[in-house]
Amino acid sequence: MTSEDKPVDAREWKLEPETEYRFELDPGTSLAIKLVRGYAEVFGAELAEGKYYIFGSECKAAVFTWQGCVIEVTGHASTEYLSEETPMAAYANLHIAFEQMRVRALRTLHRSPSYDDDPSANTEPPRVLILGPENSGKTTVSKILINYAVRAGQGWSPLLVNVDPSEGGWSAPGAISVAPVHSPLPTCSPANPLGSAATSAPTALSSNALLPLVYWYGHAEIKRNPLLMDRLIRNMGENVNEKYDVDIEGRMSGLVVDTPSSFASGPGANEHRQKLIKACVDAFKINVILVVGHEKLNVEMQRTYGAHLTVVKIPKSGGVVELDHGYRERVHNYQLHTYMYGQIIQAPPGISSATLGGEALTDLVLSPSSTVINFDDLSIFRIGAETMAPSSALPIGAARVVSEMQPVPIDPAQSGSGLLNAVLAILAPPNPDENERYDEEILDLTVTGFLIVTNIDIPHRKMTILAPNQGSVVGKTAIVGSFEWQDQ
Ligand SMILES: Nc1ncnc2c1ncn2[C@@H]1O[C@H](COP(=O)(O)OP(=O)(O)OP(=O)(O)O)[C@@H](O)[C@H]1O
Repeated sequence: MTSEDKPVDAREWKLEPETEYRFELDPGTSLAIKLVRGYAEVFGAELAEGKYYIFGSECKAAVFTWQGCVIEVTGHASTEYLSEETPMAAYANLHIAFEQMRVRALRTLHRSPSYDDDPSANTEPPRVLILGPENSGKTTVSKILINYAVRAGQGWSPLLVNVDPSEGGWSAPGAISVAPVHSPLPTCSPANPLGSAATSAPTALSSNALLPLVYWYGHAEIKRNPLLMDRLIRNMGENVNEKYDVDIEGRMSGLVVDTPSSFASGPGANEHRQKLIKACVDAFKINVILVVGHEKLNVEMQRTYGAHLTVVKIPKSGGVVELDHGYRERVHNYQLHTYMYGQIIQAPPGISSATLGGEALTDLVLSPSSTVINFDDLSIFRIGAETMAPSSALPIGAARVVSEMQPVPIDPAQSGSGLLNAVLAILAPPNPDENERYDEEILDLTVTGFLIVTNIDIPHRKMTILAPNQGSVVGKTAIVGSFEWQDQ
């Protein structure tokens, strides 16, 4: 593009070294950012010079520069400013420490210790758990650390584990997931906070798409069913360890676990919180806990885990935006829309050859298919009863009628089944060996995709489902949670 093609409302920002340009977008608006000169990155992912990056769906983010740069910004941001105070130097120091751990671990694996290696030093790669209260920037820190590892040029593919079901990660809200990251994760929209995954994206993306392993929890809030969350975390850990058993070199890249804020604080949930942190520490063999800007939690973690693993308090960025309940609900809608239709963000006026997080805009459009199926084609379950009193609210000695972990079959023919507009997770097939089956097996199966029930025709025993692909669901098992979505 020549300078004459510059969009009318384009404005240039000059960033001094170690500063960042922060922005927040309103619903329905988008922003295009082009690096004119110098070096810049968005949460650790480098921007290429001269290319437009589009941000939308109420994205809030920052362009940071180590060396200084000039960026051109087009479109309307509801808030935009430069900040000289960032925690990036602290985050970079952490990255350097983790990089040393990876290199040392790999050298030990290859039995080629360096002369300056301390024989008593830890020879494990970094397996990092990130904890912090709401809006402390946990996901952002996870992304920065992962992106720096990927950019180190050593061929690392660290695992990013997302156990925050309210966030959606690579799939749909309500899910938790893990994926090895091979190239930096872009930021362009909260609908895809961790970049695009291959499960719903078109094949054009497969070159740099991620193949996440997904489990379905089904709710945004941990307190809905902490026992289930505990089990899913442990299942995921087992899966990761099995992968590591066969990919010993891959293990050296380490992993980062991003957690929900309810692990850090929350009224009355102390016991669950402790148990779930412990579940993560055990499942992923955590050796470093990072606490983002929370003194009390840092002290608590030091006390509980300090003797066996490293606990570090890290600063919170002043740029992290407080996200309210309404915003989070809108993001869940953006995520489900993106899951079905792909990433569609209109570039600001005047931007044509735009790219979105490195992908051409047209590559990210999907067309979901609507199919009519018989009630009997799909077995649908809910985990635990819908209206469940907490154990503490039951009379002393009373047992639950339905356990929190019991898969309860749902009959779509029953009015009030709660299936209309519900998000259903389709599960991987059970063990083909009948002898290996067990009652609660569906709690342990991974997710292969999601669909929405858009119509229920009780007289004809049929329902309409919307899914991003046309694969048949006949004979499959699905789980419903508490997420609903309507195409608007
Ligand atoms: N330096 C920054 N400048 C501008 N926006 C930022 C910055 N750092 C983080 N944000 C934005 O602030 C929001 C909250 O950050 P993030 O999601 O990392 O926090 P979190 O602690 O993981 O949140 P949650 O409460 O959902 O667990 C996100 O939209 C993120 O993109």
